[in-house]
Amino acid sequence: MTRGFEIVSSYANEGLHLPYRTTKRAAGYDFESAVDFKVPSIWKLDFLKVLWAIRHETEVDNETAKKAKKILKPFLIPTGIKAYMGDDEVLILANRSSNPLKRSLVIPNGIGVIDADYYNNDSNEGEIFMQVLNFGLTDAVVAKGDRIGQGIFMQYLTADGEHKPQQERQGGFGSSGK
Ligand SMILES: O=c1ccn([C@H]2C[C@H](O)[C@@H](COP(=O)(O)OP(=O)(O)OP(=O)(O)O)O2)c(=O)[nH]1
Ligand SMILES: [Mg+2]
Repeated sequence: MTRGFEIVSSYANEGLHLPYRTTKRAAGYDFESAVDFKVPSIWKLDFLKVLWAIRHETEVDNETAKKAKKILKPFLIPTGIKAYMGDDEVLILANRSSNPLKRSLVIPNGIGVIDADYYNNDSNEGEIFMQVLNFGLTDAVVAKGDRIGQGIFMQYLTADGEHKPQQERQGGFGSSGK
């Protein structure tokens, strides 16, 4: 077993597809969404209230703050997929170039770095998620099975004389601390 993909156990009977390449020399394995979902447009925020608060150097009201938290927080698209690879390899999760054009979806973290030690971690089995924000004027609607991103396996290098980390990965998205 060199590198590859598996379906996360909680999705075993959901009819998911493993990531796949679509053309002969494609670098990226396309990932499908494991669920139907809708990402709200960031413009749904009441910007007049936000501007008023900024202008008057006060906080926005509770309802606006709650809405801002929901709308401006990136949506995590579940893929139901985990990836295994060599110890010196990484999976780079990139957006499809058609996503900003067709769906107004961007990855706020630029690219996703899927570490080799994320695979089968204790908290979520290594399920890969893709973070997205919708900068369009309307909600972005994605169906289960739509291709939403692409993963590229790469080798990574380490620096001379580094202090070798001893910590085991427990999860993702900030699990290693500040
Ligand atoms: O788009 C992404 C980015 C990351 N991850 C998972 C895999 C990765 O191995 C883990 C940690 O990612 P990263 O190191 O980029 O985030 P962090 O904020 O440093 O989290 P941690 O403290 O868990 O390392 O989260 C995803 O599923 N999708
Ligand atoms: Mg990290």
